[in-house]
Amino acid sequence: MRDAATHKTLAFLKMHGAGNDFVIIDSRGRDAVTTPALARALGDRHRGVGFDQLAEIRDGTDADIALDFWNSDGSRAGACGNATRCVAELVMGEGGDRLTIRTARGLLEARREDGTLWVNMGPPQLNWDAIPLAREVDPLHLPLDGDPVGVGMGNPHCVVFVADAEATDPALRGPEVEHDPLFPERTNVEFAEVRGPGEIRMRVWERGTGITLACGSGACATAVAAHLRGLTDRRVRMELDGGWLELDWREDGVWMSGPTALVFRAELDADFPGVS
Ligand SMILES: N[C@@H](CCC[C@H](N)C(=O)O)C(=O)O
Repeated sequence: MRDAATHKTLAFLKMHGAGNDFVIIDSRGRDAVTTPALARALGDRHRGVGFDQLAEIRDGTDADIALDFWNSDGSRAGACGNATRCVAELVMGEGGDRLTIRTARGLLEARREDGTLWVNMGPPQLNWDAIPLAREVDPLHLPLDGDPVGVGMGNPHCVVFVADAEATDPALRGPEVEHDPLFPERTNVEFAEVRGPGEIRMRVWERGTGITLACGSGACATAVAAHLRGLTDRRVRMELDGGWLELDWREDGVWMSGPTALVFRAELDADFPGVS
């Protein structure tokens, strides 16, 4: 028989935002628990729970909360737009119409406007060394096949414009671009078809995870790249494999809104690798 006092389980939630799915661990009021080994074990869709990213909520010293992001290969992500929207929905459900969030990318803000939750993902990083790129080249015209655009959103993105996103398989070119030496920290890769000045269809290959149904920071980067190329307005609707996001590049950063869902709450057993 197990001793309930020493058999410590780990509570978590499963959420998704437009099909981009997350395990969320709430570590407010205690030390962080996530390690690369726990992220890899939990991220295994057969032996663990499975997720595109793991988000751990921590106490914010200069913000309402702090957030850390992990990919399913155990690597860290500096930004995760859809997980930020999910966590904001969750925490703002405890009360309040505004939330400040400290992330590796900087101080972010979530706000409810006319009932819709928007998150400011911050200003895009447009200098080659901030993205980061390995050498000084024009981020608006990267020296790669397809003349893509490099944009940083706290994590690196390479936006490739294509004629037909439906006919583009991100797994064919994504891994090669993710590991191109031009990106010293690897990169996320977006394949974007501009349908008009206010609408984009985008598919994504995520660094450290692979194909996902949506990528919020990738959607921000794509909206910025399309506007800088003169293809779209500052505000666009974007269709991803898992749903629609709305992006609005304002003075103070790229704001994003879209669907979120709480799937379940559960506990990991103490015997799960990395729990105790
Ligand atoms: N799905 C996320 C982005 C995840 C981070 C990415 N894989 C990275 O390593 O930068 C989003 O919604 O932004």
